[in-house]
Formats: sequence, structure tokens, C-alpha cells
Amino acid sequence: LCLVETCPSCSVTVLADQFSPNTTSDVAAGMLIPHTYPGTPIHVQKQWFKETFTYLFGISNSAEASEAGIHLISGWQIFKNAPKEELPFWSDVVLGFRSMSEAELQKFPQHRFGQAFTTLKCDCPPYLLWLEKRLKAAGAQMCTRKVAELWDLHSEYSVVVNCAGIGARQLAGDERLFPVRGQVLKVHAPWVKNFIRDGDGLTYIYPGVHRVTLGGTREEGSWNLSPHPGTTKAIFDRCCTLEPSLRGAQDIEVKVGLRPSRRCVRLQREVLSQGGVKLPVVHNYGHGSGGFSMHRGTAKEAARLVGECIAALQGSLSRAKL
Ligand SMILES: Cc1cc2nc3c(=O)[nH]c(=O)nc-3n(C[C@H](O)[C@H](O)[C@H](O)COP(=O)(O)OP(=O)(O)OC[C@H]3O[C@@H](n4cnc5c(N)ncnc54)[C@H](O)[C@@H]3O)c2cc1C
Ligand SMILES: O=C([O-])CC(=O)C(=O)O
Repeated sequence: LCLVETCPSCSVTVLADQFSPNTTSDVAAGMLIPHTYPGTPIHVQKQWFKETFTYLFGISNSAEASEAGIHLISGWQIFKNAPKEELPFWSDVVLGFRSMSEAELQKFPQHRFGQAFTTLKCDCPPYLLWLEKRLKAAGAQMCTRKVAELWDLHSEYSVVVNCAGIGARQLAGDERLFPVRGQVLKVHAPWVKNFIRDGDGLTYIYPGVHRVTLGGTREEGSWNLSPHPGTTKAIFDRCCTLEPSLRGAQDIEVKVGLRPSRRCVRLQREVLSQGGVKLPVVHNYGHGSGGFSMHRGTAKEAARLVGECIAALQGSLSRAKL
């Protein structure tokens, strides 16, 4: 969508073997709380987050908010031991970031430190469906198709953007990309209004428009997409310790997704070539635990790289004519 908006003269086709509701993005909680990519400079991560926050804040503050599933949400990130950084890099992007008071911390007797702030949440699949609707309205084609090799697209398209998530491991032959399995529960508990996240990243409660997401797990290297019943119980118990009223939650649905994890997001141009024929590719994958937190910022950079590919193609075309 960002590409269509940045480059209205491009004709865009989205190829995917799975669309919403069957993607990793549909499993996510969709919270805007960044995770740090060790291989990307912090100022770049901050810019991606800020661009994403500003974009979604605009949607949350418009008549589109409920259809797009974007809303502001306040809550707490709590710690048993002092957090590594007192002020995370994103603290002045979210709204009203502050330390929790002693009185607030009484809600969490096992935790000694906490941060209170307001951030944004994307409800999935509504947000993905809203994006699809806008893409179609802008004239983009959506096509269900598994791509075996990026090169297979060379005769049909001038530029390929690779946003294949964990599928990029095979598609781009990238062994630095690995799955981090995450199991979550989606429950009916409309009385829970604030988010709660344990700073260790394992336990979280994220209320959405219709369902509350309870998490979670981080299992590096696991490709297993089947829910594990013992893990479901463990997640539920951990969340009930933080928010005892969840014992009354109903209609528990279990979901598993594979975070496409890497030291850094791969945002890069590459030119594939065979027998003198060239295919420019822009990679945009490896968002790990932060696909929602960073998506608009990384999409803007990918769209800029596509612009460079188009300029290079136009340059070689005019040189060929000379
Ligand atoms: C449990 C869990 C909770 C999460 N919570 C959050 C959160 O709160 N906040 C946050 O920011 N992030 C969160 N994430 C991370 C987030 O889900 C991911 O970073 C994000 O979904 C990655 O998006 P993507 O578009 O790259 O991949 P995907 O959503 O997996 O999309 C990839 C697309 O490429 C297609 N594809 C792949 N290979 C091929 C191929 N060969 N041919 C054709 N199509 C192909 C797929 O079918 C799919 O349509 C969470 C993840 C999990 C698992
Ligand atoms: O860690 C969180 O708060 C949610 C998340 O991004 C994930 O589970 O990947």
C-alpha cells in the first residue's frame, strides 16, 4: 500500500500463497511496543517506529479507526528487577511514558518496577483486511500463488519486492532468518481494558476491539505450528497471576505463529541476473517480534528502494536507446 501511495504510476500485484486470516500477521497481538534489532542502528529503529506510530495515530484519530481496527491503549510494562534501560529508545514516541507509582505497583505484588504509557494496537485480521481493501481500491491486483523462486517472476514483473516473512528463508536462501515460535490465546474478556506486559517478554495481556490476546512463548528454531495444550494452560495461568479477573475469560482460541527473526530487518536492493537478463529485487523481511511496530517505517524505506530500482531501469533503457 505504501508503494502504491508513493509511486502511483507503478502497477502493483500482490502474490501470496496465504492471505488473511492465514498469515503470521493474523496471529500477532499487533501492539506497538518495539523490540530491539541488535544489527540495526538505534536511530534507524527509532525512525521506523516513529513513522509507524505517526501513521497509525492518524488512522486511530479518523473515522476509519473502527473498521481499520486501530486504537490507542494504555497500560503497564512491569519488571521484577530494574529494567536494563530506564528510558527505552521509544519512550518519547509513545504517549505519556513515565515510571509507575508505588500505588500502581500494588496491583502487581511480584513486580518492583514499572513503566506506564499509552500506545497503539492493530487488531488483526481487521487491519489486514482494511489494508487489502485500500490496495484493491488503488487498483492493485491480489493473486494467490506460491512463488518457488524469485527468478520465476522475471518475465512478468520489472521489480520484485520480497515481503515473504519466514518464507524468505527458502525464497531468498537466507539462513540468517530463523523462526521464533509464538503461541497465544485469544479470549473473550471485554472488562480488561489496560495492557499488561511483563518486561521479560514472556507474559502479556493485550486487549483488542473484540478479543484479548494472552501470551506467550518464544521458541527459537521451532517450526511447529500445532498448539501445545500444556503451553496453553501455562500461558493462561501466568496471565491470571497478573490479571486474576481473567479466570472468567471465555471462548479461548489458541493460535501459533512463526516470527521471522533475524539480527536486523533485511531492507536491501539486490539485482538477480541470468544470461544477461536482470531482475531488481527489494527485500523487506525479518521483522521478528516487531512487524507491527515497524511496518510503516520499513515499508517507506522499501518503497524508496523501489524508486531507486525504477530510476536505474529508466537509466539503462535510455542508455540502450542511445
Ligand atoms: C505470537 C506472536 C505475537 C506477535 N505480536 C506482535 C506484536 O504485538 N507487535 C508486533 O509488532 N509484532 C508482533 N509479532 C510479530 C509479527 O507478527 C511479525 O513481525 C509480522 O507478522 C511479520 O509480517 P510479514 O508480513 O513479514 O510476514 P507474514 O505475515 O508471515 O506474511 C508473509 C506473506 O508472504 C507469503 N509468502 C511467504 N513465502 C511465500 C512464497 N514462497 N510464495 C508466495 N507467498 C509467500 C505468506 O503467505 C504471507 O502472505 C508477533 C508474532 C507472533 C508469532
Ligand atoms: O512481546 C510482545 O509484547 C508481543 C510481541 O511482539 C511478540 O510476542 O512477538
